[in-house]
Amino acid sequence: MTAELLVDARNATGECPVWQVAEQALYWVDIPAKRLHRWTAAGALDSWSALEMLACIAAREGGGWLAGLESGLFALQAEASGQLSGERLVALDHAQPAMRCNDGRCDRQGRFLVGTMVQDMAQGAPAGRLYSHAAGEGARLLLDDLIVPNGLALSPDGRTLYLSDSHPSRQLIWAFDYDPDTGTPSNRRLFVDMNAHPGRPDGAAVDVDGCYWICGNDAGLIHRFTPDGRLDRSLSVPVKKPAMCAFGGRNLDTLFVTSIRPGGDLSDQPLAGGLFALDPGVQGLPEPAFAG
Ligand SMILES: O=C1O[C@H](CS(=O)(=O)O)[C@@H](O)[C@H](O)[C@H]1O
Repeated sequence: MTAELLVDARNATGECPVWQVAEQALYWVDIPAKRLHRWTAAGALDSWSALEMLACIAAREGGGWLAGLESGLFALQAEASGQLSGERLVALDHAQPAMRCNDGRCDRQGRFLVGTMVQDMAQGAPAGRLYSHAAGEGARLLLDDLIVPNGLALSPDGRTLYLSDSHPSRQLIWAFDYDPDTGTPSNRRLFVDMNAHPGRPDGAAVDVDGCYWICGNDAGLIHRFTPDGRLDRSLSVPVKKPAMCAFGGRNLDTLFVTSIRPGGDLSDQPLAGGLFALDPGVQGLPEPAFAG
């Protein structure tokens, strides 16, 4: 199964692909470049600039985007000028200076779940947190003691929440029972110890069978784990650092993969930072919008 290069985007840190059914378009971000990108199935490419590092996005039911940046959660609009305009809805009270949002997505009720991390990942500071934000409310702290929160995804029934920590000292994926009424995770348990598999756990998506697809960063692989944590299969991309995957396309049966372009010699991975498409052989689920 060959990965198709869709955009030679050369993203420093391409993350958070989100398929928009009405537009038949994929949006994603480049975190340090502070940019939102769009690729349409018709082949058009656009991008917009933000004022802070832009880590994660969710479409809002009312239009525009809910986005996790450095200082908090913002309502953003993509302007014809190429800028993202908007306002901060929630200021995040970070555990220490120089932090930002990382992975984020909505639960099946439309609450936004978002992790935070120190900007300099090499510090390895466990200052990261997981928050939940519902429309009209602030940020509710769900978890702390995270280094690089990632891999957020929900089971098809919305009652199991997945979360990973990508830091080399962790490389773990947890599952939680998740109460859709209250948005509260409980019964934390180890889902997969990625130290036993190639690659560090990065961004993830769940398919119609409830299997969990996660990027194996540094290994050029996207792994599919069954709900009981068994490795079912692995697909490869021609870059070492796939960062996050999302289902999209006309039948939600394409797996889009963003990637990271590290510094240094790239002669063995010239397409690093590109956007890729794979045929996973299974459909995904529609991405919930933010209820607000
Ligand atoms: O900044 C980030 O970095 C890591 C990937 S890497 O260590 O730079 O390869 C990633 O897990 C994280 O989601 C991202 O925001």
